[in-house]
Parts: sequence; C-alpha cells; structure tokens
Amino acid sequence: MKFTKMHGIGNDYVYVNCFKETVKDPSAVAKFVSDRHFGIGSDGLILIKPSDIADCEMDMYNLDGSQGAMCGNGIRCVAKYAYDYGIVNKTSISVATKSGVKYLDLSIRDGKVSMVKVNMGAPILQASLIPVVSEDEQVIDAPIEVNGQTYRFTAVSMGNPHAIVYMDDVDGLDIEKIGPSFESHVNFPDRVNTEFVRVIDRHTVQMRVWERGSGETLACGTGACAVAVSSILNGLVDRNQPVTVKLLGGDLNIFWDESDDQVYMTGPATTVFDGEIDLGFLGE
Ligand SMILES: N[C@@H](CCC[C@H](N)C(=O)O)C(=O)O
Repeated sequence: MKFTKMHGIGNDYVYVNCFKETVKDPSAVAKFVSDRHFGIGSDGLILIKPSDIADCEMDMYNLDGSQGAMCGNGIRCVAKYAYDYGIVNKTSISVATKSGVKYLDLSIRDGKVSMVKVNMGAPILQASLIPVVSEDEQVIDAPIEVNGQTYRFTAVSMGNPHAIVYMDDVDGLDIEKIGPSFESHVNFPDRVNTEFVRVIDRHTVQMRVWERGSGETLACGTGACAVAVSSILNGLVDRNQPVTVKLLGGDLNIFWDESDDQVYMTGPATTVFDGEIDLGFLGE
C-alpha cells in the first residue's frame, strides 16, 4: 500500500490515495499503521476517495480502528494532498465527510498548499444530537462527576462530539488518567473528545485534548472549533472576533461568524514523507 504521512500541527495521520489504492479493512489497517513501534506511527488513518458530490471524500479512522465522522486537521491535509498530488487544480475545493460536504480555500506557496481555511459548518448544541445525556436542551457549564470529582463542562458537536472543561492548570493535568474517564463516561453514549482549556485573554485560549479513539494528540481541529464556540457561549472570549487556540503542536485560528452561524478554521497542513508498506499479512 502506497501512503503519505502528513500532519496538521502535529496531529498526524497516514493518508492513502484511494483514487489509486484499495483498502479492504480500514479499521484493521488503521490499528496497525498507527502503532508507533510496530507500524508507521500516527494518530490514525485517512482514506482520500473519489466522490460523486464533492472533489473528493475524506474517510477517517482513529488509532483504535473506530471511524470518525469529521477531522479538522485531517481535512486540511486532504486538501493539501488533493492539490499537491494533482487530484484538483483549483484553490477552492469541496470535500465530502461523514458529517456533510465541507468547503475549503487553499493558500499556495512555491506551488504547494501551505495554509487552508475550512468552513467547518454550524456548531451543533442540541444535547440529543451531540449526543450527551441531559434533561436540558443544551449543555453549557453543567456539572459532571468524573473519578469522584465534580467538573463543569460544555458540550458541542462539530460533526463529532466534544466536552469542554475549563481549568487554570492545563499543563499540570494528568490527562492519561482523566481523559479515558471522560471518554467512556455513561453520559456520552458515543464516547467523547474532551478539551481541557485555560483562557489566556479575551481572544486567546490554550487547550490540551484527549481524543476519542486516539488518546492525547498534539492537536484537534474540530476540538479547537468546539472550544472557540464554547468559550463564546460561556462569555470567556469576545464574540465576532477570531479566537487563537494554542495547542501542543501549534496554533489554529477559529472564527465563528454570527452572520451565517458557520465556524471557519485556518491552519497549516504539512507533508512528512511518502512511503510504501506491505500489508499482505492483513489480507490487504
Ligand atoms: N483529530 C481530529 C478529530 C479526529 C476524530 C475524533 N477522534 C473522533 O473520533 O471524533 C480533528 O482534528 O478534528
């Protein structure tokens, strides 16, 4: 299987061009290639496929083999791959995902994509659609008990579920302990991605993320969008201004446009290397 290793501010995936390659069992391939000791090493697997409704389709899998409906860092890399490897030859493109078609604008430097702006769509706040168990229609600054301690969280879906928790000491957090407990909490029937956030000023926040199916990653694009929306809803940052979200792997610029209710994410996309791997033992 030919592949390309790419990352969006350190959130790395193995990308496969399914215009040319066939992957029979993506879950098994994701688990194998993601392994940082016995595989290629990544947060998961992303297949770039032909689409009838967009320029291409993104089909993404987490490190544990589970399928994700949306990936913010991944979709910027899909756009870079599509342009740099000649699937498209225009700078405004569309990508189909399991959470709908997304529209992207590409910035070109030296003939290759360097930055991508993505219309990530409208945030979903309705509890039943996220999904999160609640008697209220929306979950904003609500209490939740995890590992015997009460936290307050806000729930937002950006096509995938996020729980946002504010705290002062994000750097000192034992995320390996608390992350899995949020992920598998009974109140999140589809599991959840959890962002632990410190507010720096009225337009800047810092976050660490525990991703559903992949554990702690250096960045999460959908998570950064959910954090910006949550921070506006909680009155912690200014509305109608871009929010800089500082993640372990770098910064993302997020703008929730009140006029059309769309969330716009801007950030880099990077190619690491091309490779080829024999997956015959998996039946591929
Ligand atoms: N890293 C991603 C999100 C990947 C999917 C997520 N773990 C899920 O299962 O919902 C991003 O950049 O958005």
